[in-house]
Amino acid sequence: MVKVVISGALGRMGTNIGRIVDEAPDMELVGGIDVREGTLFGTEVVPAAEIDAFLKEKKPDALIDFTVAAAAVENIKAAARNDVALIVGTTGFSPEQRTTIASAVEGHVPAVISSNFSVGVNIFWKLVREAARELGDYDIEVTEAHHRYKKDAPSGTAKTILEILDQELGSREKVYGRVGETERKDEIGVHVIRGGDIVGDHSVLFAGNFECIEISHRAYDRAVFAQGAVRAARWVVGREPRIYDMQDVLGL
Ligand SMILES: NC(=O)C1=CN([C@@H]2O[C@H](COP(=O)(O)OP(=O)(O)OC[C@H]3O[C@@H](n4cnc5c(N)ncnc54)[C@H](OP(=O)(O)O)[C@@H]3O)[C@@H](O)[C@H]2O)C=CC1
Ligand SMILES: O=C(O)C1=N[C@H](C(=O)O)C[C@H](O)C1
Repeated sequence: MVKVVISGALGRMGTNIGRIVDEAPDMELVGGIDVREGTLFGTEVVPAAEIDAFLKEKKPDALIDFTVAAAAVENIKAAARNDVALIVGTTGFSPEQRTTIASAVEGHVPAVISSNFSVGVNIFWKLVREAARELGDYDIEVTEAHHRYKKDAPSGTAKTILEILDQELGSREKVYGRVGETERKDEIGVHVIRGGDIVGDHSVLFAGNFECIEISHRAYDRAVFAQGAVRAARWVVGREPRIYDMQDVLGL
C-alpha cells in the first residue's frame, strides 16, 4: 500500500487526485493539507501550519503537492525533513525557489517534479524538441490558454517549452505579446490567454516561407494530470533521493 497525503487537498487538482487515490486498490489516502481545515474523501485535511505534526502522525510514503509556489517550497521542505517522497505539480517557481527546492530534496528524498503530468504533454515536449532541431530557422511562436482562475503566467508547461527551445536553439529573446510596431527578428513570441474553464491548451507554431507546422496539445479534463501524478507517486517510492521528472517515470 502506498500511503498518500495531498497538499492543496481542497483545490481543483487536489480533489481530482484525492478521488483517484481513494479508488486505487494499491493506495491509501491518509489525509490532506490546505489553508483551511476540511475533509477529502473521508480523510482529515489540516491547515498548512500543522504539516510537520501531520506527516509525523500519518507517516505517508508520498506527499503530492498542487498548491502555489511559495506554499509548495515550504511543503517540500517539510516532506524532506520527514523523509516523505514527493510529487510536485505546482508551477510558477522563481529560479531562487528552484534552487531552494533542489537543496531540500537532493540527497534527502526522491521527488518527481513536473510542470505537466499528462502523458500527452510529455510526448508533445519530445515532438517540440524534434521540430526545433530541424526547423531552427523558422519563426517560432508559443501560445497557451488556461481558465480564468490560474494564478501564474506563462504556464509552467509553456516555460518548459521555452527551456526545450533554448536547449536546442541557444537562448533567444522572448517577446511576451506584441503591440505597436512589430517587425519580427530572431525572437520567440509567447502568448497567454486566460478565460472561462479552459483546462489547458499549448501550441508551438514553426512558421517558414510557404508553410507552417503547428504542434499542439489540449487537455479536456484535469483527470489527465491527476492520473499522471498518481502514476508518478507509485513510481517514486523507494527511488534514490534526487529530483526526477515525468519523462523518467514514463521511460521516455
Ligand atoms: N503539473 C501539472 O500537471 C499541473 C499543475 N498544476 C498546478 O498546480 C497548482 C494548483 O492548481 P489548482 O489545483 O488549479 O489550484 P487551486 O487554487 O484550485 O488549488 C490550490 C489549493 O492549494 C491551497 N493552498 C494554498 N496555500 C497552501 C499551503 N500552504 N498548503 C496547502 N495548501 C495550500 C489553496 O487554498 P486557497 O484557495 O484557500 O488559497 C487551494 O485550495 C498550480 O500551480 C497549477 O499551475 C495544475 C494542473 C496540472
Ligand atoms: O493551472 C493549471 O490549470 C495548469 N497548470 C499547469 C501549467 O502551468 O502548465 C499544467 C496544466 O496546463 C494546467
